[in-house]
Order: sequence, then structure tokens, then C-alpha cells
Amino acid sequence: MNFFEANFDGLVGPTHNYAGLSVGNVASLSNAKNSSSPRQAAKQGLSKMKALHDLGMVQGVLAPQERPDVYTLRRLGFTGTDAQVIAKAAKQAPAVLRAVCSASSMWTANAATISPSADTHDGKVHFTPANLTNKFHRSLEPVTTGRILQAMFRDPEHFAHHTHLPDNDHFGDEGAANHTRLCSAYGKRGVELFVFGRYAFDSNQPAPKRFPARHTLEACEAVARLHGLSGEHVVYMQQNPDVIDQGVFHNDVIAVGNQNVLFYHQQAFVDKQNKLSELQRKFGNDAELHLIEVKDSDVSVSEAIKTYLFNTQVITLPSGEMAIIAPTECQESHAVSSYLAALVQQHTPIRHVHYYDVKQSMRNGGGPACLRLRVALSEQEKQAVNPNVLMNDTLFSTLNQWVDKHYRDEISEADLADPQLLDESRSALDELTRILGLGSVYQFQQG
Ligand SMILES: NCCC[C@H](NC(=O)CCC(=O)O)C(=O)O
Repeated sequence: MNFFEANFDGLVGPTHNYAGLSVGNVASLSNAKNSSSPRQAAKQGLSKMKALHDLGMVQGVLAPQERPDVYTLRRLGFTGTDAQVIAKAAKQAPAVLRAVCSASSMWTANAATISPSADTHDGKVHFTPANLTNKFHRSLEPVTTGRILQAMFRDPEHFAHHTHLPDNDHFGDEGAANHTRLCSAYGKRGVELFVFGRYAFDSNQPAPKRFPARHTLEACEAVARLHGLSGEHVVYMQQNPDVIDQGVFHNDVIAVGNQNVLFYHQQAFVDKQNKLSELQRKFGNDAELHLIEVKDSDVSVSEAIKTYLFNTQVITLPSGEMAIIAPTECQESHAVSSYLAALVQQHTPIRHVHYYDVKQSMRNGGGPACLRLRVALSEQEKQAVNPNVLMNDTLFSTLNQWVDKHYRDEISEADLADPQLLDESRSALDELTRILGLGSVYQFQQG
């Protein structure tokens, strides 16, 4: 049977803005309060999806969330009509309003952790939405994420959905941004590498001092249990606390893997040699495991953060060769573009580099890899996916027209208080659920 990896990219929502909400994420803080372009952001994302589709990849779309989140504002004590709730929040708690307007669900690498059927105890694909507890604006995502994933992967014969982990920092879970699956082939049992930032129940262990470690070991272990993974095929690695303190808020800012390639920075991990040996042992001998380590002397951690060299997608093309999907920021950096030009000449499976402009997302700290959620599927499982969410030429033009119809060219901080924005967002999403055949996944549709 044919197996492959499908990428589900987050469609950028109509309220995309720069609110400086993510302490520890350098780009988010440095672009705080700049004006944004939701229309351009959505189109940049769609162009990347279409480009991957055109490269012969299976590409899907993950719908955005309803923002502003007036339900959360009501839980926080703001009352009246929806317009009054927004007006009161704008006046009394502008920082809270900014948070409930975030379009952060676009970074679907944080939507969930997914284990393909070859790895799980019951031969189903398992999904656990990430609770994203560390940031208030992101903690609003998991319930709707779970509903959207269920509307995309409906068939219980093939897909098992779990509830997100308990909403507490002890089980802080940032999803697939901290999860990498290595395997000799997509249909073969792989090694699932879970990367965490700190130990929740042991304060003697290393932890960052300046910026938060969002993801705990205990969350990783819980997801591995829920998905029925065998201990012999799981590796837990701690992220180097010093790099978290420099702004590496997720592992996918400093490492990325695909099949038999792990591409990472010299400073990415604690106890690196031992952990890489464990990974090599658990990976087995079916294929050669390529551990591509980037040295400080080639690319510094700060250059990696600035360019998002590791927030690239490493994909296997239909030809079997691998390509790196990189943001144009990598092309603009001499150190990084020359590193990549040399890399594709070496003896690794990575043979191509493609650059795409996702600047609207990059300014909030989200590169190509943040924008996608990977799901390894068999042909039969793919047949069971809601077909309306899969990218093709028609869906690409339908979604571009939909963006043109509903999205603003520009949003600044003051616009978030405009009650019209809620109406615009709801009519856009209502139409989107019809385009993507999702049913009533949003709270405003549930009456
Ligand atoms: N995987 C990339 C995630 C980026 C995301 N940025 C944000 O939420 C910034 C939002 C703002 O500041 O407006 C985060 O830090 O979780």
C-alpha cells in the first residue's frame, strides 16, 4: 500500500494582527502593534499550500478560529450585546481584547500531536489537540481545534481523537512543534521524538531562567500513552534551556526532521550524544539515519532564530528526493543561504531548496514549519479524509476569492475594537465551513 505525508496548513484568520502576545518569541515582541495585512497573510499561506500541491505533495487546509472570542470575554465578566462586550473590553482591558483577537490558530504545528497508524497500538491515526496553556491567547484554541480535526478526520475506523491534556502548566503541551517522527518509510513503524522544555514535577532539573519553557516532559509522556506508542519507539529529549532563553520557544525553531533525516543545531538539546545514540538505536537499521548537525561556526543560534533555518519543512518529493521549504529570510541571509546551497550538494537525502515569502506570519514568529501540521497516511486513510479540505486548483482559487471578499487589507490595534470585525469574521467563517464541508464547528453556529 502507498503511504505518504500530508501537510495541513492553517488558513490565516481575518483578524491576523501583531499584538506582542508571546513572551519568549522574539519576532512577536519586536513587531508588537505594527499594522498587519490579514489579506496578504492569508494569500501568502495559500500560495505556499498551492506550491506544495504543485510539487506533488498531498496538501490540506485547516480552518481558522472565530475571533474576537466574545465567549471568553463573557466568561471574564463583560456583558451586553456582542458589540457592547467588545466595546467594554476595549475600554477596560485592551490587552485582553488583543489576546482574544489573535489569529494564532494559523500555526497548526501547535494544533495537535499526531501519531500515524504504523506507530499506534490499535493501528489508527491518533490526534491530541495541544492545550497551549502557556499563553492565554493560545489556550483558547484546543476545543475548536478538536472539533475541526474531527470534522476533517471523521471516520472512527481510521481516526482516534483524544481530548487535550488538563489545562495546567504542569501538562503544558505545544503539539507537533515539539514532536518529530523519524522512520525508514512513512508506512513503517517510526521513532517518535518528543522534545520538552522542562520537568513539571522536578524543580532540580535544568530549566530556562529568562523565558518560559512551554512544554513539559509529563505532557509528552501523557500523549505517548494516549496514542498507545511503544516505549521502544519513543525518545524524549530536553531542549537546551539556554537556547529557550535566547528565543527558541519551540523545538521547531532549532530542529526539524523527516523520515531518516534529523536536521538540528549544535546547541539544540540537553545530553545530546546519549540521546542521539538512543535515537539511532531505536531507529534501527532499516535505513541510514542522517543526523545533520549545524555548527555554531556555520550558523549562530541568533541567526537561526532570525532566519528560521530550522523552521523549514523537510519534505519527501514524489521522486523520493527531499526538499527544504524555507522562508525568504533564509535566502536573504548570506550565512544561511550559503549553508543551504552547500547542504544540497552533500551526501544526504536533501537535494533541493525552495524559498517562499511568508513574512506576515514570520513577523509573529511563525515560519513555514509552524504553518503546517503533518499527518502520515496510507492511501486508504487518505480516502477517509474529508475531501473538501484537500488542496487542488479549484480550492485554491475558491479560497483566494473568499479571502478577497471577506478580509481587510490592513489591521491596526484600534481596529480590533471595531464590532464590524466580529461580523466580518463570522460571515467569512460561516461561508468557509460550507466550502470545506466542516459542518457547524464554531460556537456562533451552534446557536
Ligand atoms: N509556532 C509558531 C507560533 C507563533 C506564535 N506567535 C504568536 O502567538 C504571536 C501572536 C502575537 O503576538 O500577536 C506563538 O508564539 O505561539
